[in-house]
Amino acid sequence: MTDLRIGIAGITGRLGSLCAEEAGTALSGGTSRHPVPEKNITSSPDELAKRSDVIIDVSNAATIAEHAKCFSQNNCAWVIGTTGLDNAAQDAIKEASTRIPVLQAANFSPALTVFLDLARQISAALPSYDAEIVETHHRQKLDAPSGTALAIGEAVAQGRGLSLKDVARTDQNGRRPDNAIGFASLRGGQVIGAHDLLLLAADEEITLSHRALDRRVFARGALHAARWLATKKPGLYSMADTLKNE
Ligand SMILES: NC(=O)C1=CN([C@@H]2O[C@H](COP(=O)(O)OP(=O)(O)OC[C@H]3O[C@@H](n4cnc5c(N)ncnc54)[C@H](OP(=O)(O)O)[C@@H]3O)[C@@H](O)[C@H]2O)C=CC1
Ligand SMILES: O=C(O)C1=N[C@H](C(=O)O)C[C@H](O)C1
Repeated sequence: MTDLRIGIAGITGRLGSLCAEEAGTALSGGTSRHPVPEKNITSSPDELAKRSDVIIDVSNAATIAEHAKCFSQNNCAWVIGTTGLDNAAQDAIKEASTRIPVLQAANFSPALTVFLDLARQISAALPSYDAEIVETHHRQKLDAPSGTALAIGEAVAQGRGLSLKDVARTDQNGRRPDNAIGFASLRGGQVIGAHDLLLLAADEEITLSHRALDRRVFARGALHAARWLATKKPGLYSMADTLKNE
């Protein structure tokens, strides 16, 4: 599709501004609480949806319910990178995906997408090893654990046939339950995104590590996702779906 119109919700943000640059001439504008009409930046998601085929959403968890309603009504595909979502936001996304194509990814990096698959496999193969997930991000980050850390936790739980909500451990007080999946979050400086999955036994340890070195890796991934999603039927898709040979 050559004339695809791509909007960015959260266009003034750290990631949103890079997505806008990567979109180039396909950019149809964006949303901000501080509109700039001459740059097609509006405070109305409805207005953005009316001039977009697909919207990359890297704004704030508080906007999800309104975006779900608005993008569904305008038949606009929705790529969601925003993290820190509660159950109500997740339900709104699920409902929207019955009407429009939706791709949700806590991390747009191709290598991290592969990491999730490896995490599932390695955790299934070593079910008795203690799984601990450590993430580090810049001092401005609002949510913890990061969306990516939670996605890694989901992959570990899936590999082990467990439900993450039953075994997630964010408070290290007390004896560690055998099947716990632990999370530790560090915040400081301008770390773009660091994630480690440690599998620990008494006699050996193995670690999967990912470091984002440039925030543009997320912006490029988001643009790849948007172009891929624009031709899809309604449904809920992941970054892994975009890497499959079709
Ligand atoms: N999936 C992925 O690969 C990645 C996802 N992310 C996620 O993307 C989101 C944005 O990250 P980042 O760009 O670093 O964040 P920023 O805070 O830099 O940008 C978010 C933008 O959202 C806008 N916004 C709209 N509504 C609100 C609100 N109610 N409260 C605060 N801001 C609001 C703000 O713009 P304005 O003030 O102009 O309204 C702000 O600039 C986060 O959830 C983050 O975790 C980040 C990196 C990678
Ligand atoms: O807020 C960020 O910066 C990031 N957020 C995502 C997350 O919560 O996992 C992805 C990336 O790690 C950067």
